[in-house]
Amino acid sequence: MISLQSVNLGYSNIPILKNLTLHVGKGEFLGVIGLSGAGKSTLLMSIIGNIRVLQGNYQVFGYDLSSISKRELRLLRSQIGFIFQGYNLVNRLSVLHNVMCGMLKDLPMGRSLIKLYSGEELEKAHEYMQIVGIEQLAMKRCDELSGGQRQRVAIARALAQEPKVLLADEPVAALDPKSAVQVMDVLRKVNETYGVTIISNLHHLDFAREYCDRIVGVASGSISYDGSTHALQGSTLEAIYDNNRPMGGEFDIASIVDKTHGGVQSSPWEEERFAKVPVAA
Ligand SMILES: Nc1ncnc2c1ncn2[C@@H]1O[C@H](COP(=O)(O)OP(=O)(O)OP(=O)(O)O)[C@@H](O)[C@H]1O
Repeated sequence: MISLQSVNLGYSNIPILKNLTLHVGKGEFLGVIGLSGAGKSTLLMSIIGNIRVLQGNYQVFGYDLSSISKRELRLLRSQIGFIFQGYNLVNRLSVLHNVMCGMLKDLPMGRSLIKLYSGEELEKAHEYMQIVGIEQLAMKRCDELSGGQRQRVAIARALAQEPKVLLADEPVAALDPKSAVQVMDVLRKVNETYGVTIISNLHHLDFAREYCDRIVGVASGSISYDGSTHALQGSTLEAIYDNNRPMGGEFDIASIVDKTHGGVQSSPWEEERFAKVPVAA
């Protein structure tokens, strides 16, 4: 489904990620972890053809990203849902309208969208709202929702696109611990119910462990770990989170995994983020 062989990716011909070899199959729930600036977002954005392939072979759904045409790129992107930390919703529209926008992205916003959809499409929208647990909010404006509710709307809207792959760029980084768990539960449900491949950047190590089948660790411009969540400990973690320090030095991995944040374990840099980001109601 997604296949990278010795790929270099970068901005303006300067490689940011080098010699990447990665294969992602249907139905996987893949977590991408690494320090801030390691290149996690760059990797995610590359899957929708937003990053220059400087070297190597990069295939998504059989399209070669080095030679993909504009039309093919549109087709490829129509099969990939993307959710961000910042939700990216139309705030003045209702939850239902936002979800519908995922189905027919080109509709003019000024008109009453409901009338333009078939009963079948409305049923689908309700199914997606139900699966993410927001059907009771269908007629609420998005700017009246909490952060966690907005993120679930964003997931329902992405589902309305009927994607093969859902990319999530730090989907819970801006959320309080309880909402974060709800959103991660929804992603798991989507993965299990529809078999949608999920690739999510996660700052939260315990979420990566709890929800993902497989972890990719990005460090120093390359993939330093690709494997199961079980082996993700000790020196493996050190290699991902502190590549500059000698192995077995004074670096205390416990400081990453054992700090608690409202009952949910979090990393030091994550706590910094939580401190800066207003907690959703
Ligand atoms: N548009 C851009 N032009 C040039 N360099 C960029 C651009 N976007 C990101 N970079 C650089 O690419 C590197 C990787 O950035 P990226 O955002 O992928 O990291 P990240 O691991 O997702 O970080 P974070 O966890 O903070 O979101 C960084 O050094 C960043 O400065």
